[in-house]
Amino acid sequence: MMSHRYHQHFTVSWDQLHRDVRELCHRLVERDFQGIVAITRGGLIPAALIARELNVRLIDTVCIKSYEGQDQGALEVMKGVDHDGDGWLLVDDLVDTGKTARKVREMLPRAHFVTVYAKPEGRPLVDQYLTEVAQDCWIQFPWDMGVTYVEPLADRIKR
Ligand SMILES: O=P(O)(O)OC[C@H]1O[C@H](OP(=O)(O)OP(=O)(O)O)[C@H](O)[C@@H]1O
Ligand SMILES: O=c1[nH]c(=O)c2nc[nH]c2[nH]1
Ligand SMILES: [Mg+2]
Repeated sequence: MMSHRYHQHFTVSWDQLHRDVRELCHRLVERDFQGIVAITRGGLIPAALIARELNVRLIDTVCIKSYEGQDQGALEVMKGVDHDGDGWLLVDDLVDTGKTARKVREMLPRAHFVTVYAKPEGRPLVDQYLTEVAQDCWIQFPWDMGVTYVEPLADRIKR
């Protein structure tokens, strides 16, 4: 079910995500990073794709959770890192309200923080992002979806 905050969906396929991450990498490739910190879980797949493009092999995680489906709950940090992010690329799939980003910025103030998608409230908290998405739009990621049967239009209309 859609929470009251979200009135539309932006569905991202695996192909689209891969293209978007590669596009983001074009804007990162001139920089030097000693490693990548992925914000789990959503940051893991973008981080893996970025690591491949930028030829980075050192990957760490900040493990953090705040949403249960579309409902935002209390922020729970399960694992941090023991540095301030200097020379590191910090990656998440998206920034929405910015609550997660604010917390991770406190933990790694010197990291270069990127997301693939950004909504207006969270956008000022990241250094770079690829695509802006409306605040009331729920981004539907490919790992949360599956291929399913769709009834022919004619049958649906007859009901
Ligand atoms: O800007 P915010 O309002 O804080 O929302 C953005 C965060 O929410 C999602 O993570 P979630 O807590 O759902 O965990 P997940 O990455 O494991 O899916 C998403 O991956 C971001 O990390
Ligand atoms: O899959 C997701 N899509 C979103 O739009 C979103 N916002 C916060 N957390 C989110 N997770
Ligand atoms: Mg997340």
